[in-house]
Amino acid sequence: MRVGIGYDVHRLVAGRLLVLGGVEVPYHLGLLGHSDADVLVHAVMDALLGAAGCGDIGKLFPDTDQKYRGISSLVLLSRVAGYLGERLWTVSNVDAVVIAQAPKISPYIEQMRVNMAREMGVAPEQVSVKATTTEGLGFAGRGEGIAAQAVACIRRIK
Ligand SMILES: Nc1ccn([C@@H]2O[C@H](COP(=O)(O)O)[C@@H](O)[C@H]2O)c(=O)n1
Ligand SMILES: C[C@@]1(CO)OP(=O)(O)OP(=O)(O)OC[C@H]1O
Repeated sequence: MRVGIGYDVHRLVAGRLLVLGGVEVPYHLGLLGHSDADVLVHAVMDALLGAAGCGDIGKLFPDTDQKYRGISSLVLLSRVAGYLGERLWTVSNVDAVVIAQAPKISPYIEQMRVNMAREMGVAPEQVSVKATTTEGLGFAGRGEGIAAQAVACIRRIK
């Protein structure tokens, strides 16, 4: 059994979709990035890669590579799960928190769990997503960006 941690931040800007856990969350701003900037899926992928001792998403999917421009991060999550599978790791569970002053994401959390579990080949019960504000403090509190943090536990495929 191994554990890993992931953390990511993306800036909120006009003219972009807000995609979190593969769900398009209605909001007047979206996250800026080379991919769809799904900060939650990015934190989950970094936790998985960290657990396996395989670096991070910037190493696997460089943001200088045009083939990742605008790509769905769920597609990248499926590739990370495959990458771990080739190394005989499977996911035991993932726990994540989205740090955002707005919008309210609790109505979308179940779909985020389903989406990420599907790409990792596990049950939604093995994927936990939570949300918190920062009570108005810091960059997240000012609505300048959204952060996400995740831990992942992986185990050997028998
Ligand atoms: N973007 C967010 C932030 C929080 N929530 C939910 O609201 C609850 C209260 O948040 P606090 O920061 O005041 O503790 C929290 O339990 C979240 O479920 C949310 O849906 N979206
Ligand atoms: C996902 C990648 C690749 O498209 O791009 P971004 O969406 O910019 O995300 P980031 O968390 O900055 O780093 C990983 C990148 O390599």
